[in-house]
Amino acid sequence: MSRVVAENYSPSRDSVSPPFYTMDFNSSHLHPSLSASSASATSPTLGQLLKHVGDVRREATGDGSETPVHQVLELGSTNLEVPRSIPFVLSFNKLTYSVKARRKFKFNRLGAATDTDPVGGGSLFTTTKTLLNDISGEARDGEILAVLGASGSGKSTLIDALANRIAKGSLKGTKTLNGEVLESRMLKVISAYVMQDDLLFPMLTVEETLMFAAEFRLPRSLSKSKKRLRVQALIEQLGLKNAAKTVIGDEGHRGVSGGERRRVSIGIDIIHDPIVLFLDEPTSGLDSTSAFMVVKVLQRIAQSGSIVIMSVHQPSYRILGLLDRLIFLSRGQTVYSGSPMNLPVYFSDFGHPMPTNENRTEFALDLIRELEGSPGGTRSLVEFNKSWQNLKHSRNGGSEPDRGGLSLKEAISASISKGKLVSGATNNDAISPEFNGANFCKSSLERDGSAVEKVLLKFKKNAGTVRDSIGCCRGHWVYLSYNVLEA
Ligand SMILES: Nc1ncnc2c1ncn2[C@@H]1O[C@H](COP(=O)(O)OP(=O)(O)OP(=O)(O)O)[C@@H](O)[C@H]1O
Repeated sequence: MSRVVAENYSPSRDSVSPPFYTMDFNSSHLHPSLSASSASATSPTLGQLLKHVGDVRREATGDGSETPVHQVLELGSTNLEVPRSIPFVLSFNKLTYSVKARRKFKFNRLGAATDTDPVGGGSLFTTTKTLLNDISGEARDGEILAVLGASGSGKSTLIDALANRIAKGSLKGTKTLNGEVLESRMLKVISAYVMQDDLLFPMLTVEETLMFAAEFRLPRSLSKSKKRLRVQALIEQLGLKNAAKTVIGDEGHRGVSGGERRRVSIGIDIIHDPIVLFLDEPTSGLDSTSAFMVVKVLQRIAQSGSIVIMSVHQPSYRILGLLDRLIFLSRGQTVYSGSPMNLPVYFSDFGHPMPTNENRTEFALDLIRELEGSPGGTRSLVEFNKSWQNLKHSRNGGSEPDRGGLSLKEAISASISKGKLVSGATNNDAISPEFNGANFCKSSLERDGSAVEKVLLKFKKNAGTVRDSIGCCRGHWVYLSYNVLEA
């Protein structure tokens, strides 16, 4: 994943609505004992961490009261007949995202400057770089949509664009959920974003880590026993039963495997059972078996009624079998959009039949790379994809799922009644009455993120006597560490 900051590029793509995981609490903010290399030495226990959750919330409000754990969004009518399954379709249409970048000049032998990008817009010294160009598609609940492409093709940018992590105004195009424009506030409430790497406390077990996430992120009104139930259900869903009592570990202490660790990170983010889940390269750095198990978990999450959208570099044959829809990108443009099954016929119609037994994604990526290096680039494939999409659309007539006449808010309410966004349990007992129907809980993420920030500042002021540290884990997740080193 590459990140180049252009002149009109905000410090983070999330400048619109900075979730706290983007607060870069680099190691200088953290007590040395919490840095990746030495965290295990003084990693706090679960008991210590939980004890201080309440303290931080109280500290953050400044008036001694506890910070509310969740926000409530009014959804209107509560008297809903809950359908057996509520379909969700996230559609995006003509997403286009450009940034200004410095114009590069080359000097010839005579010392005259030539522009290396004469076609780009912009001024004398800047050029406009289009990172996403006219990207359309859709993702449905129960399915995994995977974004593929070579390094730098725009996969992360597309995931960011869909997850509202791009500065407002610079992204053109539309995003709808069940045909209704998707407000960023709504998306924030119903979705989760899993980053590539997470910082976890090495001395906590898998179960303790998830329990702390439940304590921190689920509504306070949900009893401990229900939170425990949610954690157990999650452990099952993540395929972590055998590792539940194993510590996370680090370089110095053996702990869970890389794949298990990745699943724990996902678990932290989905503790509230989001309707839409975004993941940026969840399989990167994993061996093929671990990568397969991670995607298998994602399939289970999708099948529990979520939309899963992920980027992936080069999925194995087995992983490909778990993906429902693919978007191949080349330099920010779509070169294929459809099911993995249609890849052979697509490329055959394009005049490049796939040899049997060839890995489909490898073949596609190789051909795309070859075209990128050719004089016309991938233009012919981009155009071919457009006509292929039109043909597909005219044949299928753009089939819409039956939403039982529910508006988006009603569909979300109905989902919550079935356990989404609160406890994740499908059993209604697990939902506290205040969350039934009309309201839904927003994760305490941002609120607690800023709470942690405030407390951190306060602690910094008192650094002379006490060195307290707060560790912020990337990926929707906060741990508090309370280490009194020099009393
Ligand atoms: N703010 C920016 N200004 C200029 N160029 C940018 C900016 N952000 C990203 N890019 C460029 O956009 C392209 C797409 O980046 P992106 O991170 O989406 O690629 P990717 O497909 O996810 O790559 P990888 O697989 O390596 O993670 C890259 O060429 C990158 O250098």
